[in-house]
Amino acid sequence: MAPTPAKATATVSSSEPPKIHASHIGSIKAFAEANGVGPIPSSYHSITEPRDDVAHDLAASIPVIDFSLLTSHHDPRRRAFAVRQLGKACADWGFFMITNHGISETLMEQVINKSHEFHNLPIEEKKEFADNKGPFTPIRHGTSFHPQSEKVHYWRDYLKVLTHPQFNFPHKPYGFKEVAYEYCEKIREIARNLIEAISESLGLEAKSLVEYTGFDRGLTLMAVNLYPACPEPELALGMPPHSDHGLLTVLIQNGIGGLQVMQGGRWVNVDPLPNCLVVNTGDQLEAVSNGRYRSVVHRAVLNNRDTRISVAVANGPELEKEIGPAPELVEKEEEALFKCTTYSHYFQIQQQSRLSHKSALDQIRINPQN
Ligand SMILES: O=C(O)CCC(=O)C(=O)O
Ligand SMILES: [Fe+2]
Repeated sequence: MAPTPAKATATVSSSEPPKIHASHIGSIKAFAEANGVGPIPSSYHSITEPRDDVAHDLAASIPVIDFSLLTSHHDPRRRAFAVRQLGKACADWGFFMITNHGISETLMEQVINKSHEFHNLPIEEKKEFADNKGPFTPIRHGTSFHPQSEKVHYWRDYLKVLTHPQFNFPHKPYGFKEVAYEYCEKIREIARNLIEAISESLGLEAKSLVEYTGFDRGLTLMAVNLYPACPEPELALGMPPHSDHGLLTVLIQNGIGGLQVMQGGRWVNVDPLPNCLVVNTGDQLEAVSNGRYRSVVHRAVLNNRDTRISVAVANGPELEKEIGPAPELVEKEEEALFKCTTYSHYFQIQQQSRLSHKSALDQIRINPQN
């Protein structure tokens, strides 16, 4: 939808800032540039309680996995150690950083720089990608999360691209497509190795989860997020607390913090190690592991100085496959905690609902009390 000037649609009351629907704003980047340090619209007030519950003491305990150990098949003892460490990270946090992953610093920088260039294109040039035809549209540009179903909006613009099993990508800015292709291929390979190791950590064959989820034909969604500096960061969020839909999401950012993960009911700031990849477990991993590896709830907070960019590559199962808890895990006496559903169905639910904690996963729980 073409953005209309914000002023024309604002409802102004004397006591509170205007309430403006995100679909009228069209791009929060453009809005923030025009709005300057003025109060933000009340429709972006998503924080209702003071932001005082950050567990600073836990930040240094975020697990770090040396990826080179996971691929050191010539040294089974060291690899087995890394597999156990990875299983523990999935069980205790659902979140970890990986070092020695083999992706060059240059490629990571190019991805971030081109992402910034994309968002810096004039609004007119991004119109062709406007997100108004549903979640299976290969290339979507929009703002907030899903303005049509939200009560409050989020201070974020996004580009979402389906990069696997078919590779799609915008043809601009120049060179972005090539960089994104190389990056997404490498991320898929890393995610595949992680899923093999995760499979082993659950006591299954290495190939078991890759085969069961049809990972080699799986869906990959690259989300290129831009969070402009926000004059009232204590009132708004870039993304609400949520879990991701796929198996594993791999994230990089432009050196500006903002990601928080939930651990033991408290928020933990993520301050990634230099050049590492940040990984979080998604809902499909919770379902296939029958609840052993829970998807992690996370959110993006804002600041009033810098534009933040993050690139999250979500790696999921094959779209048309019926998936639920892995059969080897539930064939003994263990009770299945999740219904089987196609990932296609699940992805649709998650992308079109109001994003909130684990609301999509809750829809496929067999016993919602769990
Ligand atoms: O920007 C971030 O750090 C979080 C992004 C995110 O959660 C997502 O794209 O699903
Ligand atoms: Fe996320």
